[in-house]
Amino acid sequence: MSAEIPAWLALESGLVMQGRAVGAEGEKGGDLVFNTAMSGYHEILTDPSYAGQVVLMTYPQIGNYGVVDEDAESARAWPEAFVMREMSSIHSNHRATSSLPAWLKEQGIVAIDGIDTRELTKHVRERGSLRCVVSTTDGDTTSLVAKAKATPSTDGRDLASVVTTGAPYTWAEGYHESYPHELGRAFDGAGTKGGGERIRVVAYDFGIKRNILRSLVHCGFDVTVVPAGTPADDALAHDPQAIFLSNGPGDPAAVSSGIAAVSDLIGKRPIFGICLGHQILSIVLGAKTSKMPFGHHGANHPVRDLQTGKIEITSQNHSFAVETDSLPDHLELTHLNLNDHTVEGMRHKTEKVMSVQYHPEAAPGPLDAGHLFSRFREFVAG
Ligand SMILES: NC(=O)CC[C@H](N)C(=O)O
Repeated sequence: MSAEIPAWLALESGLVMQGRAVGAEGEKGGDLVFNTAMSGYHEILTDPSYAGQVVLMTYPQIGNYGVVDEDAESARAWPEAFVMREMSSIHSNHRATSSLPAWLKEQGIVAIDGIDTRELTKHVRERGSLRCVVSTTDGDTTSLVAKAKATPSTDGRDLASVVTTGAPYTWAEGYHESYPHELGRAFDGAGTKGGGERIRVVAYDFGIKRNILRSLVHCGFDVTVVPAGTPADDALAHDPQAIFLSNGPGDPAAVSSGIAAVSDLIGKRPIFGICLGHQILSIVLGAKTSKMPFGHHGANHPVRDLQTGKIEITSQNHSFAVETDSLPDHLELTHLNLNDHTVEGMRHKTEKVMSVQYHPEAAPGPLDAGHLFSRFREFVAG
């Protein structure tokens, strides 16, 4: 066992905590967000929506089932740094391809454990979003707090254009046969409203997660993924029957190329947006987004589907939200967060536009909302 390496976490509020380095060494900063999911750290780390943020896990022990390459939600890890109470000293899982500390080192993610994550989470809950820095190279309190204050927050930053694909590509993989199929009704080419044909969809990659792509394929879509900055005409040149707008990092109001493209696409094809995609659609259609006090990051957020009255327990990861009062008359609130009554979904009253703030693809999280991919299929075909 190599000698322990000290590490420090400092917040712009002045709070400094010491722990131990359990990933790459170095110094990184960003907005500190806490995630309350009890498992799924690998999917969380590979969710591109975390770019520009430092992720703190509230579950006390992380790493106990290692890392499984095929569970990655994208090609790499995205958070600026990773914070936990305790990194498990061993992992036990027949599917594991790596230990979490070894993988974090390989991915260049600065990670710290030995942190009082309860105190830290309460601090963020009380004070709201805070910038922080995690360092294995600087133990000086004053200098660390100054660095946290100088760290850019996600406000005003278009990070979608940083994480997006460089070129268009097609995606054909559905769920693995062992995967729980409650996540969207499987497309079998028969008995489907609108006929048994597969539907061509262009998916804007603002930071897309692989389980969204798998869910679309599973529900009968042929998927072409395009970069975030793709103008509407170039997207339409793929001859899609529908448009999908993905999740992604940063401030939705700053994604100007996406906002311009989506403005040109409204009314031309049915559109479904998830998370950042939902926020961009809402902005284009006249609503306003703003940063929440500490966001929603976890796997147990109750949402009421106002069309069916049913409650779904949902996976969430967002720091910004659409302001309820800003929804114009032509938009209908379709989903409501039952913890804080924030906007969780909307649809256009006359155009074919539907969107949700949360993550029906789960990964990680409960499968309650997976049926939304089938609903999108019916929305397009119906
Ligand atoms: N997962 C997402 O798409 C997040 C959207 C946006 N970056 C936010 O933090 O609110």
